[in-house]
Amino acid sequence: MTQRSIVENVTVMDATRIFSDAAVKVKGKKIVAVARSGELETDGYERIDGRGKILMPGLVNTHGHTPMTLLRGISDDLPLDRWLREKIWPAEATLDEESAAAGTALAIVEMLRSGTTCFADMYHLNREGAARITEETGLKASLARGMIVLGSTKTEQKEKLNAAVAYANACENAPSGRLRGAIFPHAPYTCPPDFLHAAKTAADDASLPLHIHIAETRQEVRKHEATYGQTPVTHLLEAGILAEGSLAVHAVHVNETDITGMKEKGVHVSHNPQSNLKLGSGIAPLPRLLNEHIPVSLGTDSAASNNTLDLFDEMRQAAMIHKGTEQAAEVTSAQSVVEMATVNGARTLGFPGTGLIEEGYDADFILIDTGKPHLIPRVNDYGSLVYAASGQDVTDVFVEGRALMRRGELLTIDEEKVCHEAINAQKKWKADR
Ligand SMILES: CSC[C@H]1O[C@@H](n2cnc3c(O)ncnc32)[C@H](O)[C@@H]1O
Ligand SMILES: [Zn+2]
Repeated sequence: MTQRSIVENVTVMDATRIFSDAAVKVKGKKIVAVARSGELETDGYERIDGRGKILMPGLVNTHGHTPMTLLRGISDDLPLDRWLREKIWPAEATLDEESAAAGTALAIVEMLRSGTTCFADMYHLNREGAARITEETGLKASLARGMIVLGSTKTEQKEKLNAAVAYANACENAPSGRLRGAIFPHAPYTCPPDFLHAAKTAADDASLPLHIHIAETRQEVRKHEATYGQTPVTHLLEAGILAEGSLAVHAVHVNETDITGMKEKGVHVSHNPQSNLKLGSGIAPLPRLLNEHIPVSLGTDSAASNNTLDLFDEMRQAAMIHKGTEQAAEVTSAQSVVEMATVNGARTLGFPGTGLIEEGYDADFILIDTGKPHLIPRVNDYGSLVYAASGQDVTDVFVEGRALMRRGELLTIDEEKVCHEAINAQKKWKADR
């Protein structure tokens, strides 16, 4: 049966406007009207009272690794290189499909609870499982089978790339239409140029976007320059590997040439401030990227380097840290950060029909309870949302008109079971290591 609902007496907020005492009418998967409350015909529609709530687009997380939620806390105070080589890679070598699946389920519960309706997920384990659970829980996602080819033979490299393309194609063709696929070579320091070329060619042949971790630390950039005579970003831009629609994840240590090149070539950036801070990697030049109108969105990265998947945390970091580094409070507005966390992310991940609360857009939205002490008084809702709210203030989540969370209760996944299984999977994994 076609879903029909109308949220009334609500404050609608998206990257373009705040509209108080509004009503949003949903028919099937779409928003069919946004108007002043009381102006819309309600016959035959389930009426949802949005009094005291903000209705905004679901948040979009453009970078993460869901299975790593099981590795939360295993390495908290190391820089990226040591974090990966001494702790994470040895730990990942002992993760199996079952524990990865438990991590993915836990990540989905955490993201859903905190208002994320669309996310990117790249990993080498639990790929079919990640696609299945995303379909079942009703979320949207861009999924990728990540590739690290350090030490792999040419034959193994080909196999990894073929598997990544097959997986991304399967996601693109998933029955719900809510999945996208991406080709994700891990980084320039784990994938040599000839492999990156092959990955980009394969991505183009299959009309898939290429995502890559890049320019995350100063050490990465220095080593790349010493080996190839160029920064990783300029090198990959000139080689045609980073191109229109590619996603540069991190882009912390980028110079003016890198930034101009990314702008000219139409490269998108996933800004992951919390992970970059925690790993001591640095701070991406967000104000410069925004000045150049590079499409920037927000990512949490994994729970092993963040340590939460709550995009409200990420919004606050993105809004705050650049004011400090630039000593200029106006460089990041709360409204521009909402734009990054919603419509920019949706477009970057290949979902142009979501991210705004407008007629014709997918009915992907969340409700936020503004009756909490830290959100009173209501003066500037963009500011309240970015500087004061957290994922715990999200009460309801809808994707394509379907309720995935109502009044704080998850409807499409058994939260208690997922948490219990994650605890057990982590214990078993630890005992077996
Ligand atoms: C090939 S699977 C994904 C691979 O990426 C690693 N990873 C997670 N977060 C980061 C990051 O911020 N920079 C670089 N690599 C990262 C993860 O541990 C897996 O090995
Ligand atoms: Zn990452």
